[in-house]
Amino acid sequence: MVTIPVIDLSAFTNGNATTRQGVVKQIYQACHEIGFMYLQNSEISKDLIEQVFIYSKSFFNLPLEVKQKQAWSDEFNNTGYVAVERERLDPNKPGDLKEAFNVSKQGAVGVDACVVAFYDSCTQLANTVLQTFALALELPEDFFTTRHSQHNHTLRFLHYPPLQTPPKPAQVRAGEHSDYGSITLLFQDRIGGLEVQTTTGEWIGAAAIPDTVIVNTGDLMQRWTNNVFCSTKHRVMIPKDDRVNQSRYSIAFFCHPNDDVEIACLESCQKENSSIYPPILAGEYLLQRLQATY
Ligand SMILES: O=C(O)CCC(=O)C(=O)O
Ligand SMILES: [Fe+2]
Repeated sequence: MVTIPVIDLSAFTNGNATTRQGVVKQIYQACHEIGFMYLQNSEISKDLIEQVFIYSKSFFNLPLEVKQKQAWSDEFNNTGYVAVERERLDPNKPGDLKEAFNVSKQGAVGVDACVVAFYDSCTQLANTVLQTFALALELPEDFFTTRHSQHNHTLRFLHYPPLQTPPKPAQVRAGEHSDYGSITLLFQDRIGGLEVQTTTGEWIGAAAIPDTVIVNTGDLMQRWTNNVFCSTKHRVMIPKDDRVNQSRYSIAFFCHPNDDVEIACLESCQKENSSIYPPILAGEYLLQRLQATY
């Protein structure tokens, strides 16, 4: 059975040529086989992660009218508050039982100092991961980081409230979907419910592992790599026990290349010279996907 691997990133960041190559290989395999991994020793401070979760709880505790003053308004901005059931990650299902708050790099400054620091730490970790991706795909180490230099990333706070009433048929906390961008970093509390679909169609749990960060590849990376790296479907289910009465919090950091980067099949990913997807600009692609979600 395929499992989500746990990879020690310090063997890359502080290692020698051999251990670095070992990490690159493990990451290649994770992206190729399942599109998800847990990273240990990410160098994001534990205290900072705790602080942003506290920030998130205090934000979602605000009265709805206050949160709605910062409502998400359009896909061009893609920032602000999204109320419970407003979004359907799976368009065939009722609205998701979650609320969200999206922050961009510029927006983080107006929020809270810990959010700015966290945004920067996530950017740094994403850059390290993107370096391993480049090496795994036989590209110069800075191939992806130079194409993510504008830090077009979205930091998203998520709250899955306790269920007061029974869910609608087929309603879940987050419907099955794959992420749109290049990579996603994901931080979650201990409540659970995240599931990942393997290539055989089976759903496996992705429980929180203390002191790790989940990294998954998004659709744009799948496109760029001609399906060599997979963008895997995932979802958040409603707990079947009394955790249904508890809030679940998670934080996602969605990474996007610069808008003007052309996403065309990478040379090392051309199987018998055939590219599965036509080239598209990263900015255009993201806009299309966001327009389809709201
Ligand atoms: O809350 C989670 O654990 C996952 C959220 C997610 O997949 C997303 O927002 O794209
Ligand atoms: Fe996701």
